[in-house]
Amino acid sequence: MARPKIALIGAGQIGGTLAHLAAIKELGDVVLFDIAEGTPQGKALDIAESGPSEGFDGTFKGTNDYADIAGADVCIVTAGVPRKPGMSRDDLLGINLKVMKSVGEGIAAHAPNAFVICITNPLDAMVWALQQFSGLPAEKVVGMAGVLDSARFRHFLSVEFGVSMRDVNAFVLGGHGDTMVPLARYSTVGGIPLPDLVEMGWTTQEKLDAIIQRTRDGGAEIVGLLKTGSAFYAPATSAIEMAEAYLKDQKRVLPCAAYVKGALGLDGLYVGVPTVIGAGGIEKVIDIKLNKDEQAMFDNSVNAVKGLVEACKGIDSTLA
Ligand SMILES: NC(=O)c1ccc[n+]([C@@H]2O[C@H](COP(=O)([O-])OP(=O)(O)OC[C@H]3O[C@@H](n4cnc5c(N)ncnc54)[C@H](O)[C@@H]3O)[C@@H](O)[C@H]2O)c1
Ligand SMILES: O=C(O)C[C@H](O)C(=O)O
Repeated sequence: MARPKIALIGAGQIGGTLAHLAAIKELGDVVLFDIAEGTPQGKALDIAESGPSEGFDGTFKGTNDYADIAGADVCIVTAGVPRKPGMSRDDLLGINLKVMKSVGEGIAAHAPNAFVICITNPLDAMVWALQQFSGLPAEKVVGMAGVLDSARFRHFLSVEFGVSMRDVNAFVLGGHGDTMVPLARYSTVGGIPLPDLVEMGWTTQEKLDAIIQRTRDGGAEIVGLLKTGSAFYAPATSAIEMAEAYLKDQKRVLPCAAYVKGALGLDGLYVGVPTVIGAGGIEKVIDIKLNKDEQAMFDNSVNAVKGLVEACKGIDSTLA
Protein backbone atom coordinates (compact mmCIF):
# COMPACT_ATOMS: atom_id res chain seq x y z
CA MET A 1 0.00 0.00 0.00
CA ALA A 2 1.29 3.46 -0.88
CA ARG A 3 2.45 5.65 1.97
CA PRO A 4 0.02 8.41 3.05
CA LYS A 5 0.81 11.88 1.72
CA ILE A 6 1.16 14.68 4.25
CA ALA A 7 1.16 18.28 3.03
CA LEU A 8 2.52 20.95 5.36
CA ILE A 9 1.32 24.41 4.33
CA GLY A 10 3.85 26.74 5.90
CA ALA A 11 7.47 25.66 6.30
CA GLY A 12 8.48 27.90 9.18
CA GLN A 13 9.27 26.89 12.74
CA ILE A 14 6.27 24.62 13.22
CA GLY A 15 6.21 23.40 9.61
CA GLY A 16 9.83 22.24 9.77
CA THR A 17 9.27 20.54 13.12
CA LEU A 18 6.14 18.83 11.78
CA ALA A 19 8.14 17.49 8.84
CA HIS A 20 10.87 16.16 11.12
CA LEU A 21 8.35 14.46 13.45
CA ALA A 22 6.43 12.97 10.51
CA ALA A 23 9.74 11.59 9.21
CA ILE A 24 10.85 10.06 12.49
CA LYS A 25 7.40 8.53 13.05
CA GLU A 26 7.27 7.35 9.41
CA LEU A 27 3.77 8.77 8.96
CA GLY A 28 4.11 9.13 5.20
CA ASP A 29 5.61 11.08 2.33
CA VAL A 30 5.92 14.76 3.18
CA VAL A 31 5.43 17.84 0.97
CA LEU A 32 6.46 21.17 2.51
CA PHE A 33 4.80 24.17 0.85
CA ASP A 34 5.65 27.82 1.52
CA ILE A 35 5.60 31.12 -0.39
CA ALA A 36 9.21 31.76 0.69
CA GLU A 37 11.45 30.44 -2.07
CA GLY A 38 14.12 28.02 -0.88
CA THR A 39 12.85 27.54 2.67
CA PRO A 40 10.63 24.49 2.05
CA GLN A 41 13.16 23.03 -0.41
CA GLY A 42 16.03 23.49 2.06
CA LYS A 43 14.14 22.02 5.01
CA ALA A 44 12.89 19.05 2.98
CA LEU A 45 16.41 18.22 1.79
CA ASP A 46 17.90 18.66 5.26
CA ILE A 47 15.32 16.28 6.78
CA ALA A 48 15.76 13.73 3.98
CA GLU A 49 19.51 13.77 4.69
CA SER A 50 18.84 12.82 8.32
CA GLY A 51 17.16 9.61 7.08
CA PRO A 52 20.24 7.40 6.78
CA SER A 53 21.26 8.02 10.41
CA GLU A 54 17.73 7.97 11.83
CA GLY A 55 16.73 5.03 9.64
CA PHE A 56 13.37 6.17 8.27
CA ASP A 57 11.80 5.75 4.83
CA GLY A 58 9.73 8.33 2.98
CA THR A 59 10.13 11.13 0.49
CA PHE A 60 10.46 14.82 1.32
CA LYS A 61 9.70 17.54 -1.18
CA GLY A 62 9.85 21.29 -0.73
CA THR A 63 7.76 23.44 -3.06
CA ASN A 64 6.25 26.84 -3.85
CA ASP A 65 3.60 25.27 -6.10
CA TYR A 66 0.25 24.13 -4.72
CA ALA A 67 0.05 21.51 -7.48
CA ASP A 68 2.59 19.45 -5.49
CA ILE A 69 0.14 18.87 -2.62
CA ALA A 70 -2.21 17.05 -5.03
CA GLY A 71 -4.06 14.17 -3.41
CA ALA A 72 -2.71 14.81 0.10
CA ASP A 73 -4.36 12.72 2.82
CA VAL A 74 -3.55 15.25 5.54
CA CYS A 75 -2.81 18.98 5.31
CA ILE A 76 -1.43 20.78 8.34
CA VAL A 77 -1.62 24.57 8.02
CA THR A 78 0.86 26.86 9.78
CA ALA A 79 1.10 29.49 7.04
CA GLY A 80 0.95 33.02 8.39
CA VAL A 81 2.57 35.15 11.02
CA PRO A 82 3.28 34.43 14.71
CA ARG A 83 2.95 37.09 17.41
CA LYS A 84 5.76 39.03 19.05
CA PRO A 85 6.07 40.00 22.74
CA GLY A 86 3.35 42.50 23.71
CA MET A 87 0.93 41.27 21.02
CA SER A 88 -2.14 39.13 21.52
CA ARG A 89 -3.00 36.29 19.15
CA ASP A 90 -6.03 38.34 18.05
CA ASP A 91 -3.72 41.06 16.67
CA LEU A 92 -2.82 38.57 13.89
CA LEU A 93 -6.40 38.28 12.63
CA GLY A 94 -6.25 40.70 9.65
CA ILE A 95 -2.97 39.48 8.19
CA ASN A 96 -3.57 35.76 8.74
CA LEU A 97 -7.14 35.91 7.40
CA LYS A 98 -5.72 36.82 3.96
CA VAL A 99 -3.34 33.88 4.22
CA MET A 100 -6.23 31.52 5.04
CA LYS A 101 -7.99 32.62 1.86
CA SER A 102 -5.10 31.60 -0.40
CA VAL A 103 -4.44 28.41 1.58
CA GLY A 104 -8.14 27.44 1.53
CA GLU A 105 -8.27 27.92 -2.23
CA GLY A 106 -5.06 25.92 -2.70
CA ILE A 107 -6.35 23.00 -0.64
CA ALA A 108 -9.77 23.06 -2.34
CA ALA A 109 -8.13 22.92 -5.77
CA HIS A 110 -5.53 20.21 -5.06
CA ALA A 111 -6.38 18.22 -1.91
CA PRO A 112 -10.15 18.35 -1.41
CA ASN A 113 -10.26 14.95 0.30
CA ALA A 114 -7.66 15.76 2.94
CA PHE A 115 -8.09 15.93 6.70
CA VAL A 116 -7.06 19.52 7.38
CA ILE A 117 -5.54 20.61 10.69
CA CYS A 118 -5.23 24.38 11.12
CA ILE A 119 -2.66 25.78 13.56
CA THR A 120 -2.48 29.42 12.43
CA ASN A 121 -3.65 32.02 14.98
CA PRO A 122 -6.03 33.35 16.15
CA LEU A 123 -6.88 29.69 15.95
CA ASP A 124 -10.65 29.37 16.35
CA ALA A 125 -11.43 32.16 13.86
CA MET A 126 -8.76 31.00 11.39
CA VAL A 127 -9.99 27.40 11.29
CA TRP A 128 -13.52 28.69 10.73
CA ALA A 129 -12.32 30.92 7.89
CA LEU A 130 -10.22 28.10 6.39
CA GLN A 131 -13.27 25.82 6.31
CA GLN A 132 -15.32 28.57 4.68
CA PHE A 133 -12.65 29.41 2.07
CA SER A 134 -11.89 25.75 1.25
CA GLY A 135 -15.49 24.52 1.28
CA LEU A 136 -14.32 21.16 2.68
CA PRO A 137 -16.74 19.29 4.98
CA ALA A 138 -16.61 20.65 8.53
CA GLU A 139 -15.75 17.24 10.00
CA LYS A 140 -12.57 17.23 7.87
CA VAL A 141 -11.35 20.69 8.96
CA VAL A 142 -10.21 21.07 12.56
CA GLY A 143 -8.08 23.39 14.66
CA MET A 144 -5.19 22.40 16.92
CA ALA A 145 -5.10 24.13 20.29
CA GLY A 146 -6.74 22.02 23.01
CA VAL A 147 -4.15 19.24 22.73
CA LEU A 148 -1.38 21.82 23.24
CA ASP A 149 -3.11 23.72 26.07
CA SER A 150 -3.94 20.42 27.79
CA ALA A 151 -0.35 19.21 27.39
CA ARG A 152 0.88 22.40 29.08
CA PHE A 153 -1.61 21.86 31.92
CA ARG A 154 -0.49 18.22 32.22
CA HIS A 155 3.17 19.20 32.30
CA PHE A 156 2.69 21.82 35.04
CA LEU A 157 0.59 19.35 37.08
CA SER A 158 3.16 16.58 36.78
CA VAL A 159 5.83 18.93 38.15
CA GLU A 160 3.57 20.03 41.03
CA PHE A 161 2.66 16.45 41.98
CA GLY A 162 6.08 14.96 41.22
CA VAL A 163 4.58 12.20 39.07
CA SER A 164 4.95 10.97 35.50
CA MET A 165 3.27 13.08 32.83
CA ARG A 166 1.76 9.83 31.52
CA ASP A 167 -0.40 9.57 34.64
CA VAL A 168 -1.76 13.11 34.35
CA ASN A 169 -4.79 13.79 32.17
CA ALA A 170 -6.30 17.20 31.58
CA PHE A 171 -8.86 18.94 29.43
CA VAL A 172 -8.67 22.54 28.28
CA LEU A 173 -11.73 23.66 26.32
CA GLY A 174 -13.00 26.91 24.80
CA GLY A 175 -11.20 29.31 22.50
CA HIS A 176 -7.39 29.33 22.22
CA GLY A 177 -6.95 32.71 23.88
CA ASP A 178 -6.91 34.37 27.27
CA THR A 179 -10.43 33.05 27.96
CA MET A 180 -9.55 29.35 27.50
CA VAL A 181 -11.12 27.00 30.06
CA PRO A 182 -8.85 24.51 31.86
CA LEU A 183 -11.32 22.10 33.47
CA ALA A 184 -10.04 21.04 36.91
CA ARG A 185 -13.01 18.76 37.55
CA TYR A 186 -12.29 16.70 34.42
CA SER A 187 -8.50 16.67 34.94
CA THR A 188 -6.90 13.86 36.90
CA VAL A 189 -3.70 12.53 38.42
CA GLY A 190 -3.77 8.72 38.47
CA GLY A 191 -7.50 8.94 37.74
CA ILE A 192 -8.17 11.18 40.79
CA PRO A 193 -9.87 14.50 39.86
CA LEU A 194 -7.95 17.65 40.85
CA PRO A 195 -10.58 18.95 43.34
CA ASP A 196 -10.30 15.62 45.23
CA LEU A 197 -6.51 15.97 45.31
CA VAL A 198 -6.93 19.40 46.94
CA GLU A 199 -9.30 17.87 49.52
CA MET A 200 -6.78 15.08 50.15
CA GLY A 201 -4.17 17.78 50.88
CA TRP A 202 -1.78 16.74 48.06
CA THR A 203 -1.86 20.30 46.77
CA THR A 204 -3.62 23.54 47.66
CA GLN A 205 -6.32 25.47 45.83
CA GLU A 206 -3.89 28.43 45.55
CA LYS A 207 -1.26 26.29 43.81
CA LEU A 208 -3.88 24.81 41.50
CA ASP A 209 -5.21 28.28 40.62
CA ALA A 210 -1.66 29.42 39.80
CA ILE A 211 -1.14 26.39 37.50
CA ILE A 212 -4.44 27.10 35.74
CA GLN A 213 -3.41 30.71 35.14
CA ARG A 214 0.05 29.63 33.93
CA THR A 215 -1.70 27.29 31.47
CA ARG A 216 -3.83 30.17 30.17
CA ASP A 217 -0.66 32.25 29.74
CA GLY A 218 1.37 29.32 28.35
CA GLY A 219 1.74 30.70 24.84
CA ALA A 220 2.68 34.20 26.03
CA GLU A 221 5.25 32.77 28.45
CA ILE A 222 7.13 31.19 25.54
CA VAL A 223 6.72 34.26 23.28
CA GLY A 224 8.24 36.34 26.10
CA LEU A 225 11.22 33.99 26.39
CA LEU A 226 11.89 33.46 22.66
CA LYS A 227 11.25 37.14 21.74
CA THR A 228 11.33 36.41 17.98
CA GLY A 229 8.47 33.95 17.56
CA SER A 230 6.21 31.54 19.39
CA ALA A 231 6.25 27.94 20.59
CA PHE A 232 6.86 25.29 17.95
CA TYR A 233 8.00 21.96 19.42
CA ALA A 234 4.89 21.25 21.53
CA PRO A 235 2.48 22.71 18.91
CA ALA A 236 3.98 20.45 16.24
CA THR A 237 3.81 17.38 18.49
CA SER A 238 0.16 18.15 19.27
CA ALA A 239 -0.82 18.40 15.60
CA ILE A 240 1.04 15.19 14.78
CA GLU A 241 -0.95 13.44 17.54
CA MET A 242 -4.14 14.54 15.75
CA ALA A 243 -2.85 13.58 12.28
CA GLU A 244 -1.82 10.15 13.54
CA ALA A 245 -5.28 9.63 15.10
CA TYR A 246 -6.81 10.25 11.66
CA LEU A 247 -4.32 8.27 9.57
CA LYS A 248 -4.42 5.22 11.90
CA ASP A 249 -8.15 5.47 12.72
CA GLN A 250 -7.24 5.52 16.41
CA LYS A 251 -10.54 6.98 17.69
CA ARG A 252 -8.53 9.22 20.03
CA VAL A 253 -10.43 11.45 22.45
CA LEU A 254 -8.73 14.82 21.97
CA PRO A 255 -9.77 18.41 22.68
CA CYS A 256 -9.83 20.23 19.33
CA ALA A 257 -11.36 23.32 17.77
CA ALA A 258 -14.19 21.51 15.97
CA TYR A 259 -17.36 22.76 14.32
CA VAL A 260 -20.06 22.38 16.96
CA LYS A 261 -23.73 22.44 16.08
CA GLY A 262 -26.06 21.09 18.73
CA ALA A 263 -23.62 19.91 21.42
CA LEU A 264 -22.81 22.18 24.39
CA GLY A 265 -25.74 24.40 23.42
CA LEU A 266 -23.85 25.75 20.38
CA ASP A 267 -25.50 26.57 17.09
CA GLY A 268 -22.64 26.31 14.59
CA LEU A 269 -19.27 27.57 15.85
CA TYR A 270 -15.64 26.42 15.79
CA VAL A 271 -14.39 26.23 19.38
CA GLY A 272 -12.37 23.88 21.59
CA VAL A 273 -14.40 20.84 22.66
CA PRO A 274 -13.66 17.17 23.39
CA THR A 275 -13.80 15.18 20.14
CA VAL A 276 -13.19 11.69 18.80
CA ILE A 277 -10.76 11.62 15.85
CA GLY A 278 -10.68 8.61 13.54
CA ALA A 279 -10.70 7.82 9.82
CA GLY A 280 -13.84 9.91 9.39
CA GLY A 281 -12.12 13.02 10.74
CA ILE A 282 -14.03 14.52 13.65
CA GLU A 283 -16.28 11.52 14.25
CA LYS A 284 -17.91 12.87 17.40
CA VAL A 285 -18.14 16.00 19.49
CA ILE A 286 -18.57 14.93 23.11
CA ASP A 287 -21.46 16.82 24.68
CA ILE A 288 -19.67 17.31 27.99
CA LYS A 289 -21.78 18.48 30.95
CA LEU A 290 -20.50 21.62 32.62
CA ASN A 291 -21.45 22.97 36.05
CA LYS A 292 -22.58 26.57 36.51
CA ASP A 293 -19.10 28.07 36.98
CA GLU A 294 -17.59 26.06 34.10
CA GLN A 295 -20.48 26.99 31.83
CA ALA A 296 -19.99 30.69 32.63
CA MET A 297 -16.28 30.44 31.71
CA PHE A 298 -17.10 28.50 28.54
CA ASP A 299 -19.78 31.03 27.52
CA ASN A 300 -17.29 33.86 28.02
CA SER A 301 -14.80 32.08 25.78
CA VAL A 302 -17.46 31.30 23.15
CA ASN A 303 -18.39 34.99 23.08
CA ALA A 304 -14.75 35.94 22.51
CA VAL A 305 -14.56 33.53 19.55
CA LYS A 306 -17.86 34.83 18.13
CA GLY A 307 -16.40 38.36 18.27
CA LEU A 308 -13.40 37.26 16.20
CA VAL A 309 -15.61 35.51 13.64
CA GLU A 310 -17.64 38.72 13.28
CA ALA A 311 -14.38 40.66 12.82
CA CYS A 312 -13.41 38.27 9.99
CA LYS A 313 -16.77 38.88 8.30
CA GLY A 314 -16.16 42.61 8.61
CA ILE A 315 -12.80 42.29 6.82
CA ASP A 316 -13.81 39.86 4.06
CA SER A 317 -17.35 40.29 2.76
CA THR A 318 -17.31 36.86 1.06
CA LEU A 319 -17.45 35.38 4.57
CA ALA A 320 -20.56 37.24 5.67
N1 LIG B 1 -2.81 26.83 17.46
C1 LIG B 1 -1.76 26.86 18.27
O1 LIG B 1 -1.81 26.30 19.36
C2 LIG B 1 -0.50 27.54 17.82
C3 LIG B 1 0.72 27.26 18.46
C4 LIG B 1 1.87 27.90 18.01
C5 LIG B 1 1.82 28.77 16.92
N2 LIG B 1 0.63 29.01 16.32
C6 LIG B 1 0.52 29.86 15.15
O2 LIG B 1 1.03 29.14 14.02
C7 LIG B 1 1.47 30.05 13.02
C8 LIG B 1 2.84 29.65 12.50
O3 LIG B 1 3.80 29.71 13.51
P1 LIG B 1 5.35 29.47 13.17
O4 LIG B 1 6.09 29.58 14.43
O5 LIG B 1 5.54 28.24 12.34
O6 LIG B 1 5.63 30.76 12.26
P2 LIG B 1 6.81 30.99 11.20
O7 LIG B 1 6.86 32.44 10.93
O8 LIG B 1 8.05 30.31 11.64
O9 LIG B 1 6.28 30.21 9.89
C9 LIG B 1 5.19 30.67 9.15
C10 LIG B 1 5.49 30.37 7.69
O10 LIG B 1 4.32 30.71 6.94
C11 LIG B 1 4.79 31.16 5.67
N3 LIG B 1 3.73 31.88 4.99
C12 LIG B 1 3.31 33.16 5.18
N4 LIG B 1 2.31 33.44 4.32
C13 LIG B 1 2.09 32.32 3.61
C14 LIG B 1 1.17 31.99 2.59
N5 LIG B 1 0.28 32.87 2.11
N6 LIG B 1 1.22 30.73 2.08
C15 LIG B 1 2.10 29.83 2.54
N7 LIG B 1 3.00 30.08 3.51
C16 LIG B 1 2.98 31.32 4.03
C17 LIG B 1 6.01 32.01 6.01
O11 LIG B 1 6.83 32.16 4.87
C18 LIG B 1 6.64 31.17 7.12
O12 LIG B 1 7.63 30.28 6.60
C19 LIG B 1 1.38 31.44 13.67
O13 LIG B 1 0.18 32.09 13.28
C20 LIG B 1 1.33 31.13 15.16
O14 LIG B 1 0.68 32.14 15.91
C21 LIG B 1 -0.53 28.42 16.76
O1 LIG C 1 1.01 32.00 21.97
C1 LIG C 1 1.14 32.05 20.74
O2 LIG C 1 1.13 33.11 20.11
C2 LIG C 1 1.36 30.78 19.97
C3 LIG C 1 0.45 29.68 20.35
O3 LIG C 1 -0.90 30.04 20.27
C4 LIG C 1 0.77 29.08 21.69
O4 LIG C 1 -0.14 28.90 22.50
O5 LIG C 1 1.94 28.73 21.90
